[in-house]
Amino acid sequence: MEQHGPAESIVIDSVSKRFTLRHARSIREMTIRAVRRQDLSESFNALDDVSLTVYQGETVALMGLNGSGKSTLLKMISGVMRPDRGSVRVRGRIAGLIDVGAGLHPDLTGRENVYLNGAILGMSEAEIKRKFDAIVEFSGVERFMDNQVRFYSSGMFMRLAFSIAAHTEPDIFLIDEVLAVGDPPFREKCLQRIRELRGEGRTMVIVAHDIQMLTRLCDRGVTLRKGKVVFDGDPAEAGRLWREDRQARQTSLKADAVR
Ligand SMILES: Nc1ncnc2c1ncn2[C@@H]1O[C@H](COP(=O)(O)OP(=O)(O)OP(=O)(O)O)[C@@H](O)[C@H]1O
Repeated sequence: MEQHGPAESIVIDSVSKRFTLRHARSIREMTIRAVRRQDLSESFNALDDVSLTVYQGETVALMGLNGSGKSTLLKMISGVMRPDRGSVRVRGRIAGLIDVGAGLHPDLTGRENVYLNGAILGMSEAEIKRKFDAIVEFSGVERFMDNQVRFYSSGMFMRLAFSIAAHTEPDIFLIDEVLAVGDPPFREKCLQRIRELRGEGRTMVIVAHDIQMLTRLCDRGVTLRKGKVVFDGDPAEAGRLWREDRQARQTSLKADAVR
């Protein structure tokens, strides 16, 4: 008899992404590099043949050192960036908190952003109206709803962005480092909301540098190293590998410093 396991929520198949780094920014620098016969730019794989299937209801932590490709992978899943090679398929509504702006427009007020961002994330006007009070209350920035968000502190900004995204009832919720911003009580509230979404069977992919928190929150850990998946499984083990990489990087930085 055919077995039906959990449905596939995100299927990343052999994805690669190359970026070009320019070494010289001014004409003077370019001339010096040209005279020294140094390359003006260099390209590298931010993601190198990454394959990953996330099933509905899983909470996956992406771990890895700075520059290992975590954010690039989230951007591929959200569709804001396309792979050079390979494919990404997702099923359902996605809400992502993955860019510095987190989808909020600085010139608009908090209130206007709830409507605009809510609509961008797929909510109907009626749905936004219905959830408006809950979004504002959760964010804790009630008093500033009629101020332009350019005047918000980074914590207030992320509170509102998180609150809008977390109320869209997404099938897939992508979170990049937002939990690092904001005060501890709000952070706890976010974690509680993530647990609720998890309990509702939503799929989540989370990037954070707080490995302890990730280990508690997630049921699967994926470690990236220079754009490659080097581990996929128990979040505690994924975290251990990340610590190992961090230790190695610190040791090599210290060695460079004494040279
Ligand atoms: N648009 C871009 N153009 C050129 N290089 C980029 C671009 N976006 C990312 N990179 C580079 O690609 C590599 C992977 O970046 P990415 O942001 O995915 O890493 P990360 O693991 O999320 O790092 P962090 O923990 O610092 O956020 C880095 O070397 C980064 O500098």
